[in-house]
Amino acid sequence: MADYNLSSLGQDLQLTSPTTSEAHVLVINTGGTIGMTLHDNVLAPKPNAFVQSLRKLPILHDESYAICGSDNTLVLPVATHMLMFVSSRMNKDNKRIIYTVMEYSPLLDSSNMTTDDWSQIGKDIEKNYQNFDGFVILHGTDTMAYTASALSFMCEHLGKPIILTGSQVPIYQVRTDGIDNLLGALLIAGQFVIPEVCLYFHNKLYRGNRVTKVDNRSFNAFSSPNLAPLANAAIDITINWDTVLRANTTAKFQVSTELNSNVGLLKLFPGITTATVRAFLQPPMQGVVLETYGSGNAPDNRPDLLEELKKATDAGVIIINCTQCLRGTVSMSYATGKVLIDAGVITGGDMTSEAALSKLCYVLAKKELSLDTKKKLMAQNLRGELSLDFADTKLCLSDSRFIQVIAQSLHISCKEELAAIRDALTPPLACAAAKIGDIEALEALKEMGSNLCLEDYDGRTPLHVAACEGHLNAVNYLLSHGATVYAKDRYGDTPLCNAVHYRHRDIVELLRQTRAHFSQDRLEELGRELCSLAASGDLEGLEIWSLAGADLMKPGYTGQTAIEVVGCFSCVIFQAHVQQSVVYLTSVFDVQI
Ligand SMILES: NC(=O)C[C@H](N)C(=O)O
Repeated sequence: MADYNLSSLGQDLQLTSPTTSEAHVLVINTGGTIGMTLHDNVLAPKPNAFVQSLRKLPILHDESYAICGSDNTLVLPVATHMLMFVSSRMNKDNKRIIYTVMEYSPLLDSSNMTTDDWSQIGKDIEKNYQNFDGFVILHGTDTMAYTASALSFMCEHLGKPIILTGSQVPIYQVRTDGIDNLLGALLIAGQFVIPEVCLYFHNKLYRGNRVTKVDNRSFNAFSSPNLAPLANAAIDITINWDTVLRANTTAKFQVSTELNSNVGLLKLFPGITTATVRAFLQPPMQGVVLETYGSGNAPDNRPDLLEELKKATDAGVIIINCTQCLRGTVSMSYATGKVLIDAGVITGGDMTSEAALSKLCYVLAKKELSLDTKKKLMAQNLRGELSLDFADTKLCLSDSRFIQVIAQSLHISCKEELAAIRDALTPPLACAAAKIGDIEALEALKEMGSNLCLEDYDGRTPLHVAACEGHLNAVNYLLSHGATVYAKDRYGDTPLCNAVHYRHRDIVELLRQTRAHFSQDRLEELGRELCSLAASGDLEGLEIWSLAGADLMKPGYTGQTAIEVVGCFSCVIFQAHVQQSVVYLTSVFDVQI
């Protein structure tokens, strides 16, 4: 992909009336049917046409709200999502979604995609990560499952939603599925902190590395055979939070854009010749997904064929065993499966071939890792692409004594009601534990299967509370157990805003490590705050705001920056504390006031 055109990034939007809550979503249009038009009776992408069409669709753009946003920036009408988010949890009903479309040139039918295109998308997400709350990737359906899988591995320590979508019928046509798919993807990307690479299609949000395209005539084109959807969009959008992956590290988000293309996909069929297998496994081949029969079986009466596989694995080729079946897992229950283990083939469990192949591209590109470590990674669950042993994954809800006692007193026993009680009780209990920094209590809630990201009635999460109270250990614990640094309460405040407000320097540092940042809609306010700190000579305040990533050159509402404010004050009322600010700012920016 040569380049893209995006005129709006970096430009400030001029909006008629500022709302307290806005979400910014970057839409990367790579091509696909959604934006195609008919030429000579066949569908092909048409450059620079998509945004113009969106502008004419009132359901996808509120012209009256944006006075002079740039050409590529559109606003979703609020009424649309108010209707759709009647009673779902963890939503922000009044959030206005502002989305900016970055169009690639050339636009591609996804059959033309290569690993270079995956890298390009990854680079663009990384470059724009800080400026947006979520990302929507418009993509052709044919290879969407591959790109979704690849991005899931490439995006390391992801904290924001990345949602791929597209359509079966172009958005310009009357009976299109493009509007619903784009709208659903935008609403979810803008309103829910689902830190995963997902695929949204036909009212369902799937984990990206679990899907496969199963139908080229239906609007219901994708299936996630081994994992239930992460969300269903009906009258309400219901998020299956128990399935959504949660962050478990304080490491920074980064995209690994190096990919190894010496990989292949080999499907067994009765009578496949040894010569075919041998030819396929020749250098430069480094990684192969072997699509086997049933629960991972291959002929065990073909020593010639097995010998070729063994020779390749001995020579360092990583071969992963994935089943040809749509649903189910590779299990070594047959002699015909065990022979593959003896040949050095690694079990791919219930991974889709798309996930296994793109995982090979990602893992094989890690030059710093030994072959042994690469093999281990291939067998491990990295991004939820592989089911763990169900026996020891999650504690059953009914195992919790606490929930049992409450359930008994309320005379309820069904699983859904138990889950509802747990979700209703978690936020106040977890926030109370976070307030006093009680990690044991947080741990107990976690073991109960509680989601420590759930918000209370004010949209406040345990991480907000721990950040306010200055409990560094609790913040650390929460970040390692699924809390998101991007949660916004009803006032639009993130845990970072809270830590800055209460001047907890160590917590600001920790949150910044995970790439927490001030959100785009608070930048103006930030300039004002910095000016007022500068005017009052509040050195500690300026330092902590700057530590949190505030740009001290950002102007306040008068148009002056903190530095200029200090300049004025130092002439008129020369005070010792103002002078302190002068010294601080001049040392930070090396400017003369
Ligand atoms: N529905 C689609 O988007 C199919 C198209 N050929 C593509 O993958 O780009």
